[in-house]
Amino acid sequence: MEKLKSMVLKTLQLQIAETTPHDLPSTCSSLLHFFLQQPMFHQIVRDLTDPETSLCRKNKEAALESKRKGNECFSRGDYSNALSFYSQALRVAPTSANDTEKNLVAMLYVNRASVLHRMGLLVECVRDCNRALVICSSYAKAWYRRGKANVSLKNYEDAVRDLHVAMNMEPSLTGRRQIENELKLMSDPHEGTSSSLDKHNENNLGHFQSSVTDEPHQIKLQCVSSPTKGRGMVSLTDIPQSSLIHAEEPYAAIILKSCRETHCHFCLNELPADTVPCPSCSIPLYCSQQCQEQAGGKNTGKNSKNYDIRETLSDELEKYIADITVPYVSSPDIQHFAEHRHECHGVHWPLVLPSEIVLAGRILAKSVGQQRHCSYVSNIIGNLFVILLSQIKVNSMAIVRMKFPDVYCSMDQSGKFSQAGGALTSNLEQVRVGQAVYSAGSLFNHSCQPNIHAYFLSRTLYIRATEFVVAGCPLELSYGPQHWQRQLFESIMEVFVSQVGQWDFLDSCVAKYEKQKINHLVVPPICSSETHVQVEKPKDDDIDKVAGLVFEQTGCSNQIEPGYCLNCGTYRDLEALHAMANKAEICIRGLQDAIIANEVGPNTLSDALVSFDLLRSTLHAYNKNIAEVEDNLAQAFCLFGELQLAMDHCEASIEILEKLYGPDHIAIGNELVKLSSIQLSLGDQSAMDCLNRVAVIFSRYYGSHANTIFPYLQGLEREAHKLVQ
Ligand SMILES: C[S@@+](CC[C@H](N)C(=O)[O-])C[C@H]1O[C@@H](n2cnc3c(N)ncnc32)[C@H](O)[C@@H]1O
Repeated sequence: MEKLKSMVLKTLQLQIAETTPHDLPSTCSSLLHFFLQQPMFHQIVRDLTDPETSLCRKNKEAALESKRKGNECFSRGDYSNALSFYSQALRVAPTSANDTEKNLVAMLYVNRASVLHRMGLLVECVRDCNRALVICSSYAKAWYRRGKANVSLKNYEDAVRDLHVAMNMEPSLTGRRQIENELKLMSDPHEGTSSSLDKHNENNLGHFQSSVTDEPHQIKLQCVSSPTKGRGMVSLTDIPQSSLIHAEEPYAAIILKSCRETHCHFCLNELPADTVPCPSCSIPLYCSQQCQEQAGGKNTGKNSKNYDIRETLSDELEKYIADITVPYVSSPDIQHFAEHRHECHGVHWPLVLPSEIVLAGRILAKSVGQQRHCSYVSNIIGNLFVILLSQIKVNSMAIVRMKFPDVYCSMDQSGKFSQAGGALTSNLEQVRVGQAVYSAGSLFNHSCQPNIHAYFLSRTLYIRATEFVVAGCPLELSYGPQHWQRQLFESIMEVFVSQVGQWDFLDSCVAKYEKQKINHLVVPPICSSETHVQVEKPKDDDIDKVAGLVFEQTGCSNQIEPGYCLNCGTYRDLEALHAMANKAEICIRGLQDAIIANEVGPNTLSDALVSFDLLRSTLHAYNKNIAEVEDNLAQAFCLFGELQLAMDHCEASIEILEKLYGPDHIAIGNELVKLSSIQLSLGDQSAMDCLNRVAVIFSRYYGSHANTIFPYLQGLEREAHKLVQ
């Protein structure tokens, strides 16, 4: 890459350095034109797209080695490691490879199904059996394992059918005897024979979640332009509070590096135990076949009636087999994005290129695909080089998930809360999982007083009004935690994707946004906390205005030197105070790190308490930092089992947030979840009132999606009801 960079002519380098969004297309073309004349450029593109030399190709030997290790773990009862070895083997096994005359991938699915069965993950086990049977419909072991899992699931009708088919296809006498015994055990009349599990049961996962019905209200949005913010969205009608005003799939999306092993590479939900790999390369993992197909394009999997039966089966059983072994076909209304397909033709791009470049590649691939160009891989990679070398970045939005960390509280499979860290407390945390480009969603501007709220289900962006919005009023969100990346080179959107135009980066927004981030650090002109005046740093005209107001109210003279208290005239050394606040904040950061690592020692906590006192004497009483430290202390005291103290700090944090944002802000909702769980642990019945408040706030911000996003709230409510009864 460096060699390639050094070849670029000085004049061209200068031109690139001085490029503006306006002349970007011509600069890009000149750079591409230059590269196309360089044999080295063609060689690099060839290397990168050659499946034989690629880093992410399938590897039968590696798959066999992982399978062997998986078998070893399985035989000594180490199921969790067996699961990861089989999953790893599945990731690298070529789809056509055989092992002892059986398809390797099918064998691995059956082995993994056995592990999942032992681990009590029955639905996952059935799904893996199905996957094996789609590849090899006469695989007796897969039918047998499916039957056993269906027995455990009390799906007796299916279990009997599975075992009959297994019996019919099992070549060995001992195997048949074993199945016969199993069938005999089953011959007792069973109550409530449940109907079949959905054949693939794929739809229970992944992207399906995003289709939860909550139709956008009959709202007509319009894109308008303003001189200060550029394009923005307004509604042509009045919007009631909590209405869903927008739902959109990303134009392109990419998983964050940190989530590659834990989240589905397509829908970005957490991965189940039975991960589905890409059939062509060894990198992505999906939560279901539906997601795998959507990311990679249609599966070419085919299956014919190739099973070897010993006796004729009834028509009913024949149909049963056919239903289960037919390759997964997604419903026609499911869109195939094929956003990964172009990447696994050679080196898996996310392994070698920065995320924003891979995202740019996905935009390119989609846009080229929409123009029906067939052989586009090297075109794209060529263009990507241009993007990379020109340091172009893609304007995108961070996809976040609400996480409920196990350290504080975890729900077991029966939906009951189990205690962790000595206390039953819960803590909501927003975690970034992906980066995506939304064509229409990107037209909503930022405001420090937002009237809409954005969130995600899978990879779908939802936007909801958080208050009644009058027709014609701008619809604006807080860029907050999922703010738009700022150092973006917007024109890429215009060059390659026609429907997304150019974004203007107006300094006023940036300044506002930066200001919002500054934590109202107080330059304390008054030393008593009741009369503190809150001003922003850096000093600007606002300080004069605020000071003017205070002088007016207190009747003070405004002939006062900096650093003197407006109330009593005491001098305070602002620089020393700053230094002290910084030192205290460093110590508090130590506590925050210890909380994340779940390793809060008594010294860390007592040091943090001393620093907290210092901070309180320096910062304004309603400073956001103080609220955050109160929250940290609540968490730390929870870990120590000091629940009463934890509750006091949690309430103090809420009190500050209420002053800053008002009583119904989402930040308060999140904090109330924590407070309610501490109250529950203390057997305090006010948990119910707290949860009622949470319900009101969450339905305002998430509408009917609140339960999907926060499933554990129902568990908390159940516990609270028990207390009240
Ligand atoms: C996601 S885009 C929003 C749509 C954009 N206004 C446009 O014309 O395409 C983000 C960009 O919009 C502008 N913007 C958003 N909110 C703003 C605000 N409150 N003040 C000024 N500019 C803003 C900034 O240029 C920002 O980089």
